[in-house]
Amino acid sequence: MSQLSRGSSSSLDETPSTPGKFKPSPYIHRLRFHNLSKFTFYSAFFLAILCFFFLLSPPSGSNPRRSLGSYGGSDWERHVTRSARRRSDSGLTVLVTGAAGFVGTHVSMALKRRGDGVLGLDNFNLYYEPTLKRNRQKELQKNGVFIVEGDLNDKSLLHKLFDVVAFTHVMHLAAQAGVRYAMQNPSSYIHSNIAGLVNLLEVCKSANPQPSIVWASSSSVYGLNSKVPFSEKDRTDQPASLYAATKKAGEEIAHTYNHIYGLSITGLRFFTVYGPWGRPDMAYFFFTRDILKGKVIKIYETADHGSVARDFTYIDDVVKGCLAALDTAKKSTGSGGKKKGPAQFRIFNLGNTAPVPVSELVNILEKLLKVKAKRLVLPMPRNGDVKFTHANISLAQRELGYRPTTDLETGLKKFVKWYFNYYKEEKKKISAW
Ligand SMILES: O=C(O)[C@H]1O[C@H](OP(=O)(O)OP(=O)(O)OC[C@H]2O[C@@H](n3ccc(=O)[nH]c3=O)[C@H](O)[C@@H]2O)[C@H](O)[C@@H](O)[C@H]1O
Repeated sequence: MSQLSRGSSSSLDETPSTPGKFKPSPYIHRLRFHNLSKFTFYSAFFLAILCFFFLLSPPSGSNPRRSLGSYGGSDWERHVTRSARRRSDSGLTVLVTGAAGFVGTHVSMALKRRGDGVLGLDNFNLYYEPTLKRNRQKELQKNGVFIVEGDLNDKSLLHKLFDVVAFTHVMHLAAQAGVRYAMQNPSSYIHSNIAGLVNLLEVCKSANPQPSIVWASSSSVYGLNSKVPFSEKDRTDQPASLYAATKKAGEEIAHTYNHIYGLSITGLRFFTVYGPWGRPDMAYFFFTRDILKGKVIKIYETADHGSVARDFTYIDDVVKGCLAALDTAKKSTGSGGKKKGPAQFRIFNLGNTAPVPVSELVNILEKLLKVKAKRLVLPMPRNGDVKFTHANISLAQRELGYRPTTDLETGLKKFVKWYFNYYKEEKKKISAW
């Protein structure tokens, strides 16, 4: 029992008469006056401590880490312009959305390495391990790439970025990924993949000069198609997940902005991209973790006990495809929100052209990890998955010079090496705390 109720005339007196209201007892009034001077003293003391720490802290703009969550101010602009500065006039100036994501990090790094100006944008959402995104950000920061923390739907932020930097290109990789998660959180797909895309295109269309846009679509747009390999000319009107539907919608939205405003737009259909710094929500990643922990992994099969297969594509191959798409993108033709002439519109498959059954992926992981997997074979749930993917890449080969060179075993070997290093370092950090 508390001091207060012990001294009160009746416990009922303390019961609020209406929710949210508290009826004070006479004892409380006495207490208030008795403690008033004490209260004043402690408040003043507390305020003095706050002022002391406030005066000691450096101005917010002087520390780049502090300014990541907000924008504006001369220091913030300095970080933005420095990051977006290209080494030579022939280089590109690229805004990379989703820069703390898997593909975004690799593409940003590759662009920076060859001398292009790169500015990242990422909302650091909590879809998977935020530490992984922060560590990718640190890697980029070490290499001179600054990531502005913000959402695609923040129009004033996007306008501000275009005011500060004359981007020649936008590499739009920010998205709500994952085919199965769409059943749990459908609105996140609409927020990022539809509303966010439209917002970005709105800002790009009115930028002067308009940038050329390259963006991530997905192999999932082929949905329930059974004709393989998937060609860009094939129908894409049978999506099996909301994720796929939003990517398909994105392709149509992109076409509209190309048609009306003269934006040069290239869509890249990625096929199950994997590799170091990858996404923990993807099967190859969490299979690795679960096999090492001795946990059961679920392997899906088709209703007739056939294997489910994916055209797994290694990150370095995809990065080459992204850079080639940026390099071959023609200029947008509009200005001031008005189209001046027809603009380039392209869609390419970026796959590996060598589908591998998921059971084989597990065989390779067992070999590399030297641990036997505990397999549970289950019928593929109807939650967005498709039975197989297989890219026809002849168009990308012809137009982009795209030639994937990494087979699944070679790519997984690099992933596993990274995985062990990365989590060894993370463990060290945790135990040092
Ligand atoms: O190409 C794309 O556009 C998409 O690729 C990726 O989707 P998917 O190809 O479905 O990859 P991923 O989830 O790793 O499942 C791989 C395989 O493991 C099977 N799988 C999966 C989980 C499980 O528990 N068991 C299982 O057998 C499963 O049936 C599947 O056959 C991206 O996540 C997506 O964001 C998008 O980019």
